Amino acid sequence: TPPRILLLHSYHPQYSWTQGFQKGIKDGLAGHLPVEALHEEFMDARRFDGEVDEDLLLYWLASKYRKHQPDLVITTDDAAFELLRGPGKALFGKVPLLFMGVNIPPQQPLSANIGGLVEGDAIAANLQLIEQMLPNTRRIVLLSGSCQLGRFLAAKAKDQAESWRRQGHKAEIEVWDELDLEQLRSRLAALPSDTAALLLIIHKDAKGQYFSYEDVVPQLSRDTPVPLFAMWGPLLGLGVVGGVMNDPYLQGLQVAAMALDRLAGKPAVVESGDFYPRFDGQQLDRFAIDRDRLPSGSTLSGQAKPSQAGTALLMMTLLVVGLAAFAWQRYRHSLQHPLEARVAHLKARNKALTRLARKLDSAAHTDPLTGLPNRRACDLQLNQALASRQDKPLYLALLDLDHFKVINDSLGHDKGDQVLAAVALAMNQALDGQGSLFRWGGEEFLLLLRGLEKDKALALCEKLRAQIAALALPGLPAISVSVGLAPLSRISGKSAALRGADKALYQAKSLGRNRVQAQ
Ligand SMILES: Nc1nc2c(ncn2[C@@H]2O[C@H](COP(=O)(O)OP(=O)(O)OP(=O)(O)O)[C@@H](O)[C@H]2O)c(=O)[nH]1
Repeated sequence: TPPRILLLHSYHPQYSWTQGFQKGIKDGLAGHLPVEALHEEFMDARRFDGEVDEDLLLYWLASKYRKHQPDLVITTDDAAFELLRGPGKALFGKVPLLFMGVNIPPQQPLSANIGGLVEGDAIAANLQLIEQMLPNTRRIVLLSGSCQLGRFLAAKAKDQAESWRRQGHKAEIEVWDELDLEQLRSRLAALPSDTAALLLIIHKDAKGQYFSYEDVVPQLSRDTPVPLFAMWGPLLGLGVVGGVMNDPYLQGLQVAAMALDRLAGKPAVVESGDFYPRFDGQQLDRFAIDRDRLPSGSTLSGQAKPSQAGTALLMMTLLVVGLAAFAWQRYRHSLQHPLEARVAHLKARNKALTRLARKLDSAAHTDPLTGLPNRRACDLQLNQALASRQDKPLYLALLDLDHFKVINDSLGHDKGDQVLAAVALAMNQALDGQGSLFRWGGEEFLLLLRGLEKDKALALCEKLRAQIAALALPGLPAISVSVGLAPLSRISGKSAALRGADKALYQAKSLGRNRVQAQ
């Protein structure tokens, strides 16, 4: 059965931020795991901040997952991670845990089964950006709400403001974190135009009203004469000018790649999410912000709307221009907005494909029944051994199970398969790394020995033979192997060595089997 992943979201499924995570994770896992391998649960912690009894929440999770433990748990945003790291620690025990969307950095040390992506924030980077883009700005207002993360970011912003002041920057910094929505709206609307605003997080105001960015940010932007900057990618297109922003979709892709690594047994790692400069062209035009001032590597979405006009002719022109602008916008959008998403997507895909290629390569060179390298791998290694400049002796041995057909015929093919797998394991163990064993085909194995003189090579073959003869497989008859050993000469090559080993094997069979013969 494929591994199962539980995705525990802090927020709710209608939230575009959460949707970005979901899509990134699902796209990143696509092709690696069936869609049903993913279980999703939503805590809705932002709307019901502090109102939901954690014990009941854990009880509900336990009732579903205690018996059906997932193979990996991913938490999105802070609340879910805190729940599973704290009061819900015992719920998933040693199941690997990956966090993402965590702004409040987890306290060290993390236990060995925890890894993830620290999202962090870009307050300092955005203050610098505003200063660079709008050098005449006298005041920067940082807007924060009163949810847990809002309070955390407001405290951080106040620290930043303090060091900003000490560094002697021209613009003053103010943090507005105790306003209700109506106050926020009217105070933003009354700001003088030499001001800029940076949205930290506002989901809950001082009156405890919950609201979504989709509803509120367009209104705030429309009513204020100052440019709004932000650092959360999904706010782009809602009326913010832009900013040094992150992207939940890209984070989802990154975490999906981490999840596949964890499921493949790689150790947990902690990475940081990226923030990129991204802007809305329409908002840049609205505030007449010079595009030359954008930092290098900025991406742009949205374009200016054509202006109004009264005459029918102008309306027609506008319509045409509007349609052209729309097409152009779609075209630019398709080129620019998703560009960084595409790049990261391709990077994640590339990583996944490399992993897949490695798996396919390994599958192409492995015999599925015994787990030994197969004939293809054997050919490669024989060629490599012959090509190596070292002057060490090379030997190859063919090992063929005796009367194997009898086992198949009397006990069935399945038992025959079990014997083959058990014999391969026993021989490989007896070999203890002193040679390379391959499944050559059917009930025949090939052993490549490098750097052993003939007497040592013979002794090793004898050891394998004795090991097989002594093998007591429950419910299966005694088994033996005949071995033909021959030198692998760099002059006469592979085919001559194989002919020699085959001849010696034939002799071993005709002398009564269960013996080693050398050429
Ligand atoms: N179960 C099983 N049988 C296999 C597999 N590959 C080959 N065989 C069987 O191995 C048997 C080989 O039989 P023979 O070549 O007659 O040799 P033998 O019975 O081992 O006799 P000697 O080599 O003369 O000792 C055949 O019955 C094949 O069907 C496999 O992957 N699984």
